[in-house]
Amino acid sequence: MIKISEAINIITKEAKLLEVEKVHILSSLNKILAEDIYSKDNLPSFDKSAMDGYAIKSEDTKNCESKNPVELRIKGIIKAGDYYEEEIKCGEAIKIMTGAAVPRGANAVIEIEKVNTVKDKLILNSVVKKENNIIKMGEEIEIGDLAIQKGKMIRPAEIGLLASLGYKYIHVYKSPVISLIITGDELIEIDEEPFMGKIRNSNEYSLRALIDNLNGKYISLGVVSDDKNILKEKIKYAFENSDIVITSGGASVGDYDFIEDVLKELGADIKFTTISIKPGKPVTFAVYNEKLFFGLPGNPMSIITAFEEFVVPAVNKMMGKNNLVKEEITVVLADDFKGKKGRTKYVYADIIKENGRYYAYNVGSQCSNHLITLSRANGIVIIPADIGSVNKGEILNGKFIFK
Ligand SMILES: Nc1nc2c(c(=O)[nH]1)N[C@H]1C(S)=C(S)[C@@H](COP(=O)(O)OP(=O)(O)OC[C@H]3O[C@@H](n4cnc5c(N)ncnc54)[C@H](O)[C@@H]3O)O[C@H]1N2
Ligand code: MOO
Repeated sequence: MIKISEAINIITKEAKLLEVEKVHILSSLNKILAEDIYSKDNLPSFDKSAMDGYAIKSEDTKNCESKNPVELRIKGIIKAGDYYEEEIKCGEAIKIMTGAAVPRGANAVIEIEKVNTVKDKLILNSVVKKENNIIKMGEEIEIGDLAIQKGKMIRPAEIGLLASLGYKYIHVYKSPVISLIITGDELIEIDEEPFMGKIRNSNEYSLRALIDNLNGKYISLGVVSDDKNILKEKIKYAFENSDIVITSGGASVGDYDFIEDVLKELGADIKFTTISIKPGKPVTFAVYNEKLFFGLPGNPMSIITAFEEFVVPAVNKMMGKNNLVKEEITVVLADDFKGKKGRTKYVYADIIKENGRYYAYNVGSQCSNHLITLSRANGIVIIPADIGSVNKGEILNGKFIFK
């Protein structure tokens, strides 16, 4: 049985950066940019008004004050998208809408609510500084400037920025294709009624959602009965058609737990078979032709824990992400938590911020079969292997889940 950190080190050493692909910007969310993006334009490409108001010459307001107001003649109106050909001369103003191009000759915009008008006369009561409310051409970014650096994760803001710079397609690192093989003769479909000894196949759904959360792709190879030869064929096919192979169940020491045997027969390099973590101990990690294999435990809570803790860092590395593991936080226990010494315990809890500190509340049974506990939790309290139960008031590390 190896430590959690040791397992993550072995896994991330084996996970290799995937190839680059060209995708539409809308398909790039949460992916890592594989090229530097330079601006092909000045943003904005013209001096534009930041406010609804009047474009004027600042010098016309030089000695302006309430006792000495200035009157300008309003020549017309410019809305966003229009271009006003004429030059503004001394004594003139033009009504301008937010986002419209400031006409030649004008060098300031005064907001509508700060002026008075009488017919076509604009009355000003104070000095308007040069460049007031004008967004200068190239102020945001200039032609040739680096807009987004290679290695950055694409978020909605980057997608908007790429669109404003005229990029429709970009190069990102590929997401791994993950094959899912679910084992267990006890499994039925989710729309079937459970009868004696049978349960619904929830792991398939948890796994697909976990992969969706990572922007990964999956191939679902269905439920395989507890038959070694069928399992071997499925795993072989999965290795040939994906970057990562995940099996659910059959990971422990039962009479029908064949995963390790099958991997040995295929000639895969088994790196480890158990990790000192509860839930999630029986995790088999192997490598075959640079493809990664994770044999995850069948217990519904264990499989999610093992995926988040061990599969996610591998996927992050393959997609080019910098932060492979989740950040830990300090939590104050708001309740007692039971636990046995031996393995590092990931106790699911509700973590709430109160007065600047995180407090962890007990949300119920930590039995690896009880998915309901996980659904009541938003985080984990980490109880070290050499500690058993812990009490209210104690301070431990923790982390949020699915973020
Ligand atoms: N003698 C020992 N027995 C067990 C040990 C051990 O060290 N010695 N380890 C236990 C631990 S820890 C875990 S975790 C489980 C893992 O077992 P398997 O990976 O072999 O999983 P199964 O036995 O197939 O199933 C466990 C449990 O989960 C349910 N299950 C399985 N697949 C699904 C699915 N697709 N959807 C929903 N639920 C599923 C299954 O019915 C079982 O209840 O082993 C312990 N045993
Ligand atoms: O380690 Mo098992 O994963 O208790 O549930």
